[in-house]
Amino acid sequence: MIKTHKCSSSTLQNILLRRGEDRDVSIAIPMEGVYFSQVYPFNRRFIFMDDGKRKYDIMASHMKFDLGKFQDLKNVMNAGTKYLTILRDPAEQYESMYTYYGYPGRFGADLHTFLLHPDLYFANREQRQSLQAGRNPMCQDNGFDARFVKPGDTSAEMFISALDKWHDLVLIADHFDESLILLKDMMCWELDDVAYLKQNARSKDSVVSLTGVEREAIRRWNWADTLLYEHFNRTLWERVAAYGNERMAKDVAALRDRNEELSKDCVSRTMDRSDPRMWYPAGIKVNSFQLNDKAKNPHLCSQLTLPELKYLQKLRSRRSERG
Ligand SMILES: Nc1ncnc2c1ncn2[C@@H]1O[C@H](COP(=O)(O)OS(=O)(=O)O)[C@@H](OP(=O)(O)O)[C@H]1O
Repeated sequence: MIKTHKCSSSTLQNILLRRGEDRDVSIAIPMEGVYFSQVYPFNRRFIFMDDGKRKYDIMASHMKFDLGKFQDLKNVMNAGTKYLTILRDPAEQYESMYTYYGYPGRFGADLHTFLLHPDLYFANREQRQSLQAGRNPMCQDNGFDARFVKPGDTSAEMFISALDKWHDLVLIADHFDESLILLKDMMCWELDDVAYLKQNARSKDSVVSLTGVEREAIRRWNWADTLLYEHFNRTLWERVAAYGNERMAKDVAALRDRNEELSKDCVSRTMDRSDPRMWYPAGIKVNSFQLNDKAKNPHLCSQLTLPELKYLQKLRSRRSERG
């Protein structure tokens, strides 16, 4: 999975890591933290305890990805691997990026002010080496740096069609449940494999609320992300239609019921700060879950309530023990 920032990718990652852990297949995990590398393009030397030959079944952590080098990534994965990514409405995604990653400090403007003259703030402050892109971040996560590409440039469409070819499924966070049912169907999984608790959600008072005009301004500013999102939102709904609308509605309802049941069973408390298992950006509250010790589904519940940092640490320990 190409892990896109602020697109519900941690929730999707939790689903994939769980599956990998339970089936005891090989999972490529970063050496430390949550990134293979934020600075250098993906290379297998960033994989924890890699021996240079091993093939992996699951990879689901952030990386600096270059679409032109997709083949390098494929070379470390086992044959038959399915390739995924996830996108989100650029208005929601960009607000989340801007707030979570401290862009007010980076651009010297809060989001409302920035949106009045984004090109001005961007031109003054954006640096070549920035870790998360200040423009078209979902394109960058998927291997196309469109920060300095002129709006309307045809390279964006070429990128989108290349991505369409490489990926087996592009999920949409705004239609996460429908996306997960398609994933379950593609992978021949059971309902519990795609059940989830929403990971990494900010609490409401850490979200900047935007007007319709501001949301449109975000879409214009992130023009390539908007093209990308619109393309894959359309293909998602084409796949839903092929799956069958009634069948999809029934399966989504079953998934939502199961999620609710698991949430009641698994969670004793939701926290939005001071959870030692979490990393919080300055001043931002992010939800996490305390495990109910008496849960009826203790194994699944412990996985569902494990934040990303801890889950990766757990997998590293397991890998170290095995040598
Ligand atoms: N199921 C589901 N449906 C819709 N949206 C969801 C879901 N799960 C997580 N989220 C939202 O995704 C945001 C976190 O994204 P990521 O996990 O990709 O963030 S990160 O880049 O890994 O830090 C974060 O967005 P914000 O709350 O707006 O910041 C989450 O609320």
